Amino acid sequence: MTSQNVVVLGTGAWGTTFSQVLADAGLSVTMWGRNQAVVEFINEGENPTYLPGIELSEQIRATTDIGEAMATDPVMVVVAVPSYAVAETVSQANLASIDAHIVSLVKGIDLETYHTMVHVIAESAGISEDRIAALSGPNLSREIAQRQPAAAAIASSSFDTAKKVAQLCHTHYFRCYVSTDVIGCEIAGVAKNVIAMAIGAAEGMGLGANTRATLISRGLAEITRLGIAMGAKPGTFSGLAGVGDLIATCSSKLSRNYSLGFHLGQGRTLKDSLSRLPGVAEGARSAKPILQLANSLDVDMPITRGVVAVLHEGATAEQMGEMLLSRPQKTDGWEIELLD
Ligand SMILES: NC(=O)C1=CN([C@@H]2O[C@H](COP(=O)(O)OP(=O)(O)OC[C@H]3O[C@@H](n4cnc5c(N)ncnc54)[C@H](O)[C@@H]3O)[C@@H](O)[C@H]2O)C=CC1
Ligand SMILES: O=C(CO)COP(=O)(O)O
Repeated sequence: MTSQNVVVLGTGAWGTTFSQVLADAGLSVTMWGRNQAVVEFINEGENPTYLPGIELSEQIRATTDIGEAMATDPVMVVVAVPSYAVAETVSQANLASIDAHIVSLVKGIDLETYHTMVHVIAESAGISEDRIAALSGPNLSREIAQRQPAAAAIASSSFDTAKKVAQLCHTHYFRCYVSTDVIGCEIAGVAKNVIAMAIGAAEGMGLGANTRATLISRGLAEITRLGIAMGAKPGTFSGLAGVGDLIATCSSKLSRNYSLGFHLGQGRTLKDSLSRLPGVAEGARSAKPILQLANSLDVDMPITRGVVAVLHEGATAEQMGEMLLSRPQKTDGWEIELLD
């Protein structure tokens, strides 16, 4: 039996890793990327720019011609470019002219509209959100490229789309769990990057496990508050796309967002810190719009506010810590009525 075709838009760390997952799931993958040298390397069996040392499957081909990729009659198109490039990329892909399911791997938010990526893709491509799924979870790309066990939530407003995408992406080491809480899965994935930066900064300053666990717990509380205000299901935040992704991103130097925070915590400038990363750190772009969105919904996000102060207002990581610790006393967990 010939295998089904899929297209992956983006040849970075996650796009390349996910292409390997799809190849392992028995699919023929055509990757599209704008960089000729990266495309040529992928066709030779490795992506040394974004995923050095990982041998890629022969089922993966790459091209710089997006029309050629889309002409393969794909059953699924995966969007794996940074959030700032999503609208332009999906417009070029002409998704309205095909029937394929669309999957967003992107953990970002539009700077002006605050829309998450499923909405941005639907609008830019002129297609229904029912055709689109968001994939989100504890998915540090390098570990998955090494075929270490991991899982993700696949969320779509259409349960059928989520189920179909989950079937296509499932392998013996990558488990897919179906959800219909698109906004919950997406906003959790965006907002945790900012918390990871705060934790990286704390660890860059030499702080330890108690501080990390405190920031993870309180970070989860503020992400959950935002999600609920946006109509998400509370349970999503205790699942893979919520606490699962938060723990992975906040605990590993493989995370670019954690690493960015770490460099800032060591006293480096933002420019210097960004230049040390091997790829995009979405949290650096998302922090401000998330805070603005939270303010517009009257949601308190003190850790996010601290990260925005470091990124945009010249505060140091130490000052961020002082800001957080000098806040009025609060109740723990959901016992909101006790002190408020
Ligand atoms: N790397 C990871 O472990 C994970 C990443 N993600 C998310 O996936 C998305 C993509 O991340 P990565 O692949 O890791 O990023 P990356 O920085 O490794 O690669 C980005 C890719 O997009 C391309 N690109 C950049 N600007 C472009 C433009 N204007 N037009 C077309 N292509 C452009 C780059 O050439 C590169 O191929 C991000 O939203 C990230 O937060 C989500 C889960 C895991
Ligand atoms: O989203 C991620 C893990 O699930 C990847 O994190 P980084 O983008 O910080 O590397």
